[in-house]
Amino acid sequence: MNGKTWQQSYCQLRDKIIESNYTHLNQAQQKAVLHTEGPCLVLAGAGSGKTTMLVNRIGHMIRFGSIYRQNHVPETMTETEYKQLKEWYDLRDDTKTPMPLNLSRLLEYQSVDPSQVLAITFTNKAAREMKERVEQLLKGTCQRMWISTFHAACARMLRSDIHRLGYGSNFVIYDAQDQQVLLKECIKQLNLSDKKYSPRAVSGWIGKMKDSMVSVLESKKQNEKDFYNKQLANIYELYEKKLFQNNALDFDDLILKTLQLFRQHPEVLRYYQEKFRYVLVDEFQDTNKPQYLWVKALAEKHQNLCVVGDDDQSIYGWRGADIENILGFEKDFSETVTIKLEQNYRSTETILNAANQVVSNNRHRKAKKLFTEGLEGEKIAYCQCRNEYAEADFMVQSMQDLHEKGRNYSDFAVLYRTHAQSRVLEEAMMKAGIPYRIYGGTRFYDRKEIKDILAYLKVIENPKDELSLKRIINTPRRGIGDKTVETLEGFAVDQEKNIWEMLTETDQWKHRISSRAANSLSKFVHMLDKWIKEKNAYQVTELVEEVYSVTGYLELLKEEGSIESQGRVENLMEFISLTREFDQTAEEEKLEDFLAGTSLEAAVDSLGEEGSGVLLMTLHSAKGLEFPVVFMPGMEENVFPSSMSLKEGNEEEERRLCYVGLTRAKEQLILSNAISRTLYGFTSYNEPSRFMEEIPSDCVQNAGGNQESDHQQQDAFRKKLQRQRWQRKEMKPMETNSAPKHVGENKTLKTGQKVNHPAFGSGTVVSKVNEVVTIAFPGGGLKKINLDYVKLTVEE
Ligand SMILES: Nc1ncnc2c1ncn2[C@@H]1O[C@H](COP(=O)(O)OP(=O)(O)OP(=O)(O)O)[C@@H](O)[C@H]1O
Ligand SMILES: [Mg+2]
Repeated sequence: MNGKTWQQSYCQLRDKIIESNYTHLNQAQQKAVLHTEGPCLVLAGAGSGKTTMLVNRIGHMIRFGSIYRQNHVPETMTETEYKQLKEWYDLRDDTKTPMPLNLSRLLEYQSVDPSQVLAITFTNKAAREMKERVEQLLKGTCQRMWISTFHAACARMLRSDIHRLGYGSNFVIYDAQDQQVLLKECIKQLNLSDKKYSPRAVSGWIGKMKDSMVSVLESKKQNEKDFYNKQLANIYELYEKKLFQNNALDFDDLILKTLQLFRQHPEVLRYYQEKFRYVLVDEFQDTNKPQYLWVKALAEKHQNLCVVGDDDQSIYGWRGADIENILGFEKDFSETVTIKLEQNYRSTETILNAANQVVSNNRHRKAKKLFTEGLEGEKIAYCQCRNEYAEADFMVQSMQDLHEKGRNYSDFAVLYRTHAQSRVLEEAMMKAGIPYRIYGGTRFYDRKEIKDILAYLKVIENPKDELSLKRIINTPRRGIGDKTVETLEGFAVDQEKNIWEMLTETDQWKHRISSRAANSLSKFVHMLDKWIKEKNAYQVTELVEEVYSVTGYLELLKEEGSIESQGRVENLMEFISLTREFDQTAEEEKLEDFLAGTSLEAAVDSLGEEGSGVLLMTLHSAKGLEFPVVFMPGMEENVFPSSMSLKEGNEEEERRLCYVGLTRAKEQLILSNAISRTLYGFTSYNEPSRFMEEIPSDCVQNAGGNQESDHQQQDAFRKKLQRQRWQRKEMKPMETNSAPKHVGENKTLKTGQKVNHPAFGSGTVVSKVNEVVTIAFPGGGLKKINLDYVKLTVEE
């Protein structure tokens, strides 16, 4: 014996065991993982393992508890237990042998329960990914842990306590489109012109007010003198009033109302402060003022707040995100330990060099070192194209070349400045049969029929929701015209009642509107009233099916028989698969939970996450993600940087966005610009982007070479397509030589296979998830088809 007590040996052994769990992390990351008690700020560049660190840190707390006291021996620990630990350590095969739970408890200072952890990420996708990674690490589920976006966490808090603010706990969440509709109403009601006060601009203005937490009263005071702004403040006031009347919140409200709840009902705040002993925030650079105050309030008691971010990746300044939050953090939390991560593990040296060079042109930034031990890698490919069609062809060609060399299409991501850029590329990819998905594109939930059915459900859940009520009152048509609705609204306003309340008191209106309308209305009210009263007796799927049939919505669409209506029928069927999944997996099959989920799935599109293929998305939504090969088209002035940002003097934010884009790539970057481009119906000629010029020339290789691709080619393609369509019309599937196979019978479709749809004609399968296949139809776009409902034939 060398005179050491077992306690000392225990401490050393414990350090060794802990370290052996984190050999895959560098020293700085380990430090951040182990520093579980007290505020911690991790500031580091792109791809330096911030998110990786956060995931490990959560896993660490759950597995080993908080072991922040370096030389601490748990009070109840005995020598026998130490010996057990030592024995396990000496006998294990390698560092990866998992430690039995009873032993891991011997390492901790205080055990941490999953329900004590709150981890905030920026997008739903990031939250899902983080959850998956933590579950992988812990080899189990972490259901009681809150890993979510700011909005989802706030919505959850409000569901249980918003009644204290006078709202019903079944409040609905209005998305951007609902917001526009409501604003239009406000503008009309105030007799203002919606040309002068466009709902879009007004919503931007109100958003800014809310981001900087200016209340209606304050905004009225601030804008007293300016006529235009004074009206804006009036719209803001009416808008807020209407939201309240509809028992609805917009996205910004989710945070603001939670803050209000904390302020007015400190016991609620105290509850969450107690509950969440550990708070973690990813992408901290993008939090705005209300979000920061929310985090700060929650972490105030325990001070165990760990935030990670990169000031060079702050890209939400336009939504009020404030880099000052990073600087203020050290002031607000005086015990903060600041940790820097300086090694990039994601990208090749060439890519990192280019990105570092570009962002170094920004004046307002904290200087940072970022190095890689990775390979130099391939040069960045760059092509200057004649127009957007040539650019799309260049990209398709590059994808095919790389695919031939062994890359999967799912290795590629195309990151563009705005969604509008995707259309031409989509066409070219469809033509070439390259599978793709759009993230956050035309969203499933934005489609008319889905909005309609959701509106029915929203009204059933919360009849006060006038926006939804008005949406469905005459959908499908039942003879209740706009006039009647306006009259009813008038009655409701006069009597300070909600429209639904008004409607249920039949005597109030029966003799004051035409008897035909009154008749229809009575039926409508009767139908809804039944669902409202009995909603808890239904599963969501049953309810939806009943709404489809009782309202006649589905039947009418089927009868319409147009291609468009068939697409709508398919979407409604797809909606049923969504409700089924909910009914099968939800803890309780409550309609309000289903609705909350759908409102928050803001950025998920119809094609789902599982599909394979090239991923198309905006630069903004690519935050935090990584891909082997990244395409960035539209590297030209007025597109990127966007003309709007230049006008508003936001060049530096655009440059950060460029930095975000470049650093998404692990191995290869392919950039391009178009000399002329038609966007939003206007053709313009633009110089290559200034960011292009900021990339050192020795990192770049010219990949030009498809300059011949021009309008002639495009015309030829269009003509070909037209011919194909004509042929399709004339030729019935039965006339092909081989007997057609019905897919419904074998369901063995593969991606790339050619199939024939009874209405849409021939197309190519681009993805398949269970019974649902996504098919690209030339000229007809992407369609999701449920094999249970539609018979496809395979083209040989
Ligand atoms: N210590 C490490 N050793 C090797 N690879 C690592 C290490 N830490 C992280 N990585 C890998 O580096 C890549 C980038 O990590 P991560 O996404 O955590 O970085 P980040 O700092 O969050 O990036 P961003 O700023 O883009 O959000 C991932 O592929 C991750 O697996
Ligand atoms: Mg990250």
